[in-house]
Amino acid sequence: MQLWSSPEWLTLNQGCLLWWPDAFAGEADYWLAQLSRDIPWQQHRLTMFGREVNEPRLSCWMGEWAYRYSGRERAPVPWHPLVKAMAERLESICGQPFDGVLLNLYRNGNDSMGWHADDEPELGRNPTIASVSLGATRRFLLRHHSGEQQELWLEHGSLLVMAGEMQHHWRHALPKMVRTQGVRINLTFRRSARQA
Ligand SMILES: O=C(O)CCC(=O)C(=O)O
Ligand SMILES: [Fe+2]
Repeated sequence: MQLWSSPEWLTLNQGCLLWWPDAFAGEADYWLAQLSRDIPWQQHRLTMFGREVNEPRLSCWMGEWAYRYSGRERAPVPWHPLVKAMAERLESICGQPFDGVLLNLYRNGNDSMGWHADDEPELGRNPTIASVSLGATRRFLLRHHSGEQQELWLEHGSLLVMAGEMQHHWRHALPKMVRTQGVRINLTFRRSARQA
């Protein structure tokens, strides 16, 4: 049995992923407790079939620039020192700095994220997006435009980095898992191409 893993590159058709299931196993409990307590979680609205509804999760945009996605602009909240320290750890793993992070709080298995690509112009052409998961394990789906699908289970303390041309050819989603009781926090660290 393998007790401790190291990062592994997964090469996909037109994209690549760095997958490290227990990257932050030692810190994950502390991070989950601190972030659950300290982050100013917000309920945002989205437009679906012409109607305004609550997003099925809470979120918070943090960092150094305003982010325009899903047709809305989000002003950032200032860095939380713990999240800033996480960004620095990720910089040493990924070899590039991160100056913004979207935090999502999935309160239970009814919370989710629909199919999308992280392809906003602010992120530049082939963005590297580093995703840290804390709390309940959830299923993460990737779908290539040819229809090919991949699945990963994002565990407490895991790191998934999406890199290369992925965001042009693949979309991803976090489907509902109604039997999941626990809370999950996910942080996707990003870099603004405009300020680079
Ligand atoms: O919660 C996740 O693992 C996915 C989050 C995501 O795709 C995003 O924030 O863009
Ligand atoms: Fe995403």
